[in-house]
Formats: sequence, C-alpha cells, structure tokens
Amino acid sequence: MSPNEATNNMAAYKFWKTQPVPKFDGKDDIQQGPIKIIDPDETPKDPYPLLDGFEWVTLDLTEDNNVVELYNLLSTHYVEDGEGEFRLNYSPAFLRWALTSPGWQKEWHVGVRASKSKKLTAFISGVPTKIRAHDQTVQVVEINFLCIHKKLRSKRLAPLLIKEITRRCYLKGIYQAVYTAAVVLPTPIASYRYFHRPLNWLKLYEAGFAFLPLNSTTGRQVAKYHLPRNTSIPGLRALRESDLDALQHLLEQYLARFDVSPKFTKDEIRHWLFHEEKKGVEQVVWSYVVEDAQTQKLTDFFSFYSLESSVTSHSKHDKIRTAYLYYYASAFSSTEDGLEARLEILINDALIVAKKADFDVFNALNLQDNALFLEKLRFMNGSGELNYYLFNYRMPPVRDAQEKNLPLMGRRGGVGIVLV
Ligand SMILES: CCCCCCCCCCCCCC(=O)SCCNC(=O)CCNC(=O)[C@H](O)C(C)(C)COP(=O)(O)OP(=O)(O)OC[C@H]1O[C@@H](n2cnc3c(N)ncnc32)[C@H](O)[C@@H]1OP(=O)(O)O
Repeated sequence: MSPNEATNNMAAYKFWKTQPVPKFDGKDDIQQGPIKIIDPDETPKDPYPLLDGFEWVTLDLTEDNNVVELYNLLSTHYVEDGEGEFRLNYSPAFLRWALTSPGWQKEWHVGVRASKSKKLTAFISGVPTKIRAHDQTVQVVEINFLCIHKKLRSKRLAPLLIKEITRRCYLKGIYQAVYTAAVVLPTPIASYRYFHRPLNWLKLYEAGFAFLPLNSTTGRQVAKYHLPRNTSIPGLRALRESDLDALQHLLEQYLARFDVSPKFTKDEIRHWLFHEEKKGVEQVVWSYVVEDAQTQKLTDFFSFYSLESSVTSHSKHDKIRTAYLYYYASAFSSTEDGLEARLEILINDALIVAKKADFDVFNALNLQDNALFLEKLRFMNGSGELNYYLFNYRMPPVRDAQEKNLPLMGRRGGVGIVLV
C-alpha cells in the first residue's frame, strides 16, 4: 500500500496534485474529455534541469547496445513483488517489440545517465496509439517502463521523468496518456487483480511461488493442474498474416463490449499480435485463431505474451516462464451463456498451448470477460493489483470500478485494454 493510499487525500500527493488528473473525490465535472487544454506555445522547448551529476539521454532502440543497456537497468531494478523474491525480466526482444510499435518516436525513449560513468540509471517510455473511451476516440501515448535505479530512489526523480516525457509528448501534439501501476495514484479509472494458473505446479512450488495447502499433497496439486495434451476446439491454429483483416474485424466487434478499449489499426494488429517465424528471432507473442471449417470464417481468437520473472533468492530455479493472457475475441458473444461456455474451452486451449510451449504459469487480470472463466479454469487469486489511469482525460466511471465487493462472477471488466 502506498503511504498516500490510506487517506486518498490529494494534498498528500505533492506531485500528482499538480497534474491534470481527476481528483479522488470524484467531484470533478464528469463531462467526458480533456481536463486541461494545452497551449503548445507554453510548453518548454528545453528539457527540465536534472539532479547534479546526471544527464538526459534519448535511447535509440534500433541499436542493440541501447536495448541491452535498457535490459540491464530493468532486469535489476524494475517491478518486484512485495517481498522482493520475484522481479519482472523483460527480454531485449520484448523491449524492442513493446517500444517500436507503429508510429513510435525515438524522443519518447527517455533515459537518465550518470554524467561521469555514463551508466543508465533511470528510464521512462511512451508509444502512440488510439483508444476508444465510451463513444470517443482518443489519441494517446501509452506510458510504460518507468524505472529508477535503487540507489536513486526517493529523490523526486520520478516526477522529473514524468514531466520530461509529458513535455516531449506535448511538443508532438499528444496531450493524453494511458498507463497502469500497482500503486494507487489520483485516480484509477479501474483496478484489477492478477490471477495465476499453474502449468508446472511443482516448479512453482519449488521456486516459492505456489504453496502446498495444508490438506493437500504435492501429488494431488500436480494432478489438480494437469491439462490434456491436445487442444479441443476443431479448427484452432496459429494466426497467419492472411488472417489480419478478418482478425481486425473480429477484435473490433468484441472489444466494443468494453467501456475503454484499444482502436487497433491493421499495422498495430500485425505488430502486437502476429509473430513471424524468423531464424534467431525470439517469440514474444503467441496468437491462435479458430477457423470454421464450413464458412472459413474466423470465429475466435486468443493471444498471450511471454514475460519471465527472475527468482531473486532461490538456488534451484532462477526463472519462472510466465504467459500473460493478452487480447482474445469470440463471435460467440451474441449471447452471454454461449460466450461463457465458449471462453471456457477457448482459454483452456490457450493453457494447453502455453503448457506445450513450456510456460510454468499463465497469468490473467480480472478485466475484459475474464471473470467468466478464471475460477473454472483453476486460476489462483494473486496478491498483485493493477490500477488503470488516463492522463489529462476524464470520463464517467467504467462499469466495474465501484464493484469490488461483488463476487467474482459479478465483476465483468469495463476495461478492454491490456498493457504489456
Ligand atoms: C500526454 C503525455 C503524458 C505522459 C505522462 C503520463 C503520466 C505517466 C505516469 C507514469 C506511469 C508509469 C507506468 C509504469 O511504468 S508503472 C511501473 C513503475 N515502475 C516500478 O515499479 C519499478 C520499480 N520502482 C521504481 O523504479 C521507482 O520506485 C519509481 C520510478 C516507480 C518511483 O520512484 P521513487 O520511488 O524513487 O519516487 P520519487 O521520489 O522519484 O517520486 C515520488 C513521486 O512519484 C510518484 N510515483 C511513485 N510510483 C509511481 C508510478 N509507478 N507511477 C507514477 N507515479 C509514481 C509518487 O506517488 C510520488 O509522487 P507524489 O505522491 O508526491 O505526488
């Protein structure tokens, strides 16, 4: 819990109270749209002054050595679980994928170096995209990978990084952003929880990620999470490049269910969802479609991405291979009962594909329609929370934001965006 969370008191957020974000009390005028109209002429043309001994750097992620530098910073200083036992370990291939999506801008890969050693000590990034919020389309930048070296924490460098990337976005005429964070800031549009479906329970247990319930045995736990060898839906196959138009249509229809969702162009769909087999290129995203044998139409789709966690303190296993549920869609969404039954077998097939690809665990948030299958498919309730935010944009509450006390099944996601 952040020190400020207990109070939800704007005054306690010295930096955030100065930013164009909704207040906690919800007393802002709830007319949907920008909070502040930005005058580009008032945007400073030069970078903000930094702490003594540090300098701004713009990374060039087309250069392998820049990607490796970023990897080295994040793999040792990025997000950890509460106890510091596990740390997200985004691979160089993942970072390049995440940060060079269509329209990416080099200026939005903002680093800080120590002036003497030239070591990269902090970073923040953005990539452009469009989202739909209720019935409005909004051009945004997706902010991610904010990271400060552990020795430089609590020196108010984060607000500087945020202000600097904001300045660079304003200069390009982008005035809104979307981001997620485990910490509570003013003010989430929605908050979700992580769920974990063991695929290799024994390894998770040995690594300290899964626990043995008092009334169980390791054998019973392994049996509980056993999956069939083969997928069950006829016509399930890997996504092909020739599917992209049909996939765009299927996704667009499905994502219309949610209050906030991405508005993917075809190029973005290719970038984010299509993995092209190339020698020596690490696979980051797995996408599968179901093609109806009679009509040749795509009826369903699922995807997941690969993100390892480093086990910081354990000797037997140093990595957990995690598949994260990404976008999915089904033409069976015309009836709720039909959708629930379909998603259960569709996502069960996703688990089987992930198990075959040697993942240890499959993670999902309870956004989108995930509450329809999480319990049935034996996802365990995790401790991690993820809050969704919009910068300089206010909108009426999304469907589920206030419904934390409803049982799981009652909590359908209002957010359809998944940030990597
Ligand atoms: C139009 C364009 C707009 C573009 C910008 C849109 C906004 C983008 C916003 C960023 C989206 C990022 C999305 C992601 O990448 S979320 C991932 C965040 N990264 C990590 O958790 C990695 C490990 N942790 C660290 O590297 C540091 O602890 C970080 C960098 C997180 C904070 O460093 P440090 O611990 O040394 O703190 P400080 O003394 O410098 O600064 C303290 C101030 O910073 C506020 N703080 C703390 N954590 C976060 C956080 N995750 N988002 C926003 N603000 C945060 C905090 O409330 C306080 O402000 P206030 O309480 O006084 O007000």
